Amino acid sequence: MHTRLSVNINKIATLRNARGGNNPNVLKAAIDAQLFGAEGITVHPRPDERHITYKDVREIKPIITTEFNIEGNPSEKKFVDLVLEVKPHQVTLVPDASQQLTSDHGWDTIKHKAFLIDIIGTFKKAGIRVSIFVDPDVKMIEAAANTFTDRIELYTEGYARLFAAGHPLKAIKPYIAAAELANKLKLGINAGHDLDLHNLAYFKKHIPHLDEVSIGHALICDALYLGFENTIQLYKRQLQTEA
Ligand SMILES: CC(=O)[C@@H](O)[C@H](O)COP(=O)(O)O
Ligand SMILES: NCC(=O)COP(=O)(O)O
Repeated sequence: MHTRLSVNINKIATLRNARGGNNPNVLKAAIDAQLFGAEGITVHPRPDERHITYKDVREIKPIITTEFNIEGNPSEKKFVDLVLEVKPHQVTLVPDASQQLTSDHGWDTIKHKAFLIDIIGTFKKAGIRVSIFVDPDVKMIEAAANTFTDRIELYTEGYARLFAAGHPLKAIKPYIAAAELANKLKLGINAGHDLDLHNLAYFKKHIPHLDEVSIGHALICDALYLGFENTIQLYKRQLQTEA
């Protein structure tokens, strides 16, 4: 099964914001990433706009030739309004608190079932595919199916940490079970967070029915040494291994 690579360009915006100018140009990066082989562009406009701004999101939409995935916490009305205005191909709902350094947990799909059903219905009515960020916990995935989400996104920091510590089997096990259950429940399967050139091929080889990975931090760091086009091609090559 083909797995799409969606390039998260948050960190291009981090570098641009460091000087308050327009270098590197985030729009150019989105255009070029797609020319270099990215099959999607992911952005995560956080409430403090520490990297991707709401203005960036509006400017990126018209140059999308692949798929546009906007991540964020739908508890923020401003975020919901932006997504309904921009109408990306996909919105990925992430339960981050505003001051969090980065995303570090998935939804409690049992506790927040009613909220998720409501907000997912709003986005789906607008014709936007919905993915929700979840830990590889079968109880959370079972409950995710009851929210009518189109997809789940498996939060892969736990996998990346154990893989880096030299325990690939222990790292991948919960994700295989999660993916098999999600597929049985007719949920699409995305994955992301801390995936990189070392751990991606093993993940792709063992995870069935993987629709998309969204990768940002490690990919942009690699691009500083290996070049943006070459790096995107290297990441896509890791996804050519079959589960
Ligand atoms: C949801 C997720 O795991 C990442 O896409 C997240 O958007 C990364 O956010 P930062 O780039 O702000 O660390
Ligand atoms: N949803 C994951 C994502 O978009 C990028 O996460 P990371 O590669 O920056 O950790």
